[in-house]
Amino acid sequence: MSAASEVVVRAPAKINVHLGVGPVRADGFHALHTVYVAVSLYDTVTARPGKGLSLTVSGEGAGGRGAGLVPADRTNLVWRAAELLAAHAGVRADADLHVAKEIPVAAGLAGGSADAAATLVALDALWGTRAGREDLLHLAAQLGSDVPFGLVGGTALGTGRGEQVSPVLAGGRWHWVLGIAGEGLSTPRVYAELDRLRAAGQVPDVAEPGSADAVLTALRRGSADELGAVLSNDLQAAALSLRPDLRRAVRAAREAGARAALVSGSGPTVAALADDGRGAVRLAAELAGAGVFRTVRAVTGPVPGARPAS
Ligand SMILES: C[C@](O)(CO)[C@H](O)COP(=O)(O)OP(=O)(O)OC[C@H]1O[C@@H](n2ccc(N)nc2=O)[C@H](O)[C@@H]1O
Ligand SMILES: Nc1ncnc2c1ncn2[C@@H]1O[C@H](COP(=O)(O)OP(=O)(O)OP(=O)(O)O)[C@@H](O)[C@H]1O
Repeated sequence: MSAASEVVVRAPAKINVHLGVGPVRADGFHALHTVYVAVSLYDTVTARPGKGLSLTVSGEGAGGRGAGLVPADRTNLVWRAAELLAAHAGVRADADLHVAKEIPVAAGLAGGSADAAATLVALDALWGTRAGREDLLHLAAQLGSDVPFGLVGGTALGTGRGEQVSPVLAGGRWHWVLGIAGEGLSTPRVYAELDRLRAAGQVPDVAEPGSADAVLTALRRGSADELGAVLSNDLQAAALSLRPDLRRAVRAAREAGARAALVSGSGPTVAALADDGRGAVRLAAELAGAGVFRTVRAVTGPVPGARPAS
């Protein structure tokens, strides 16, 4: 096995341009048909040789525990990814890890999942473990439903509980403005709220997750017009129910000239689709001044999944 001295991996955030949520399965997870797009907002994981594991976190959410905060201990997905790979490869978990966070926490952008995917890639290189792609995907799925997509990146269809990922053809580059509104939202809470709304008949119940076909067609054609018309997220109603003020945020994005706007994943981030790069800059400026978002970021996608920075 060869050993590297330092490995730096960039991990992109994701948005879901389609999120069809089916019924709860026997294992407690919901069946999904989702289309992920990796976008140009990155955390960076740096791995260096060490004795035992150590972890430091800087940037978004750094500073400990609690809502919206990132723990720098063994509960961090980065730490868990390191232990899992070491056990799988039969090596000692020796590494000094640092995560520089730019992806807002508990925002529906899968920041923690991206970090976990990046850690698998970084330590596979640092330790020279040469786990194959299938093995890395398998380990990723044990860490979280969104983690395999963090390895794959680009544009991909997610089925199962989201962990079965297949890349899909997408024409061109899309421009988005992400509006991060208020405090983070807990993913299990948002899924539970959807179950409650369905049981109460406040949103239609479904026998299976809604098809992603319309979104896949629009992506293949590369038409922002068409994509804007078919974006959908079954978790949006639940996020809005828990955070009624998000309605104003989605409306603000549409009124500011977005072709379409929807809640990203479990929220509360609002993803607004712009026509092109210049449109995204204009939209970002408008939304930054609207007073409904804590942070506004113009991003593009698809971008590749977790990989070494150089
Ligand atoms: C909302 C999304 O980000 C959309 O891509 C994902 O579905 C969430 O993926 P994630 O954060 O990786 O979620 P996991 O760590 O696997 O699961 C956290 C919790 O979310 C709920 N969960 C997650 C995925 C899924 N298909 N059904 C669920 O009901 C479950 O309560 C689960 O205990
Ligand atoms: N490396 C990490 N970065 C961020 N959060 C982490 C990390 N490791 C563990 N966590 C915990 O996970 C929680 C959710 O974090 P994350 O930012 O991944 O949420 P999210 O973007 O809403 O996820 P998803 O979209 O996958 O549901 C945080 O509140 C934090 O306590």
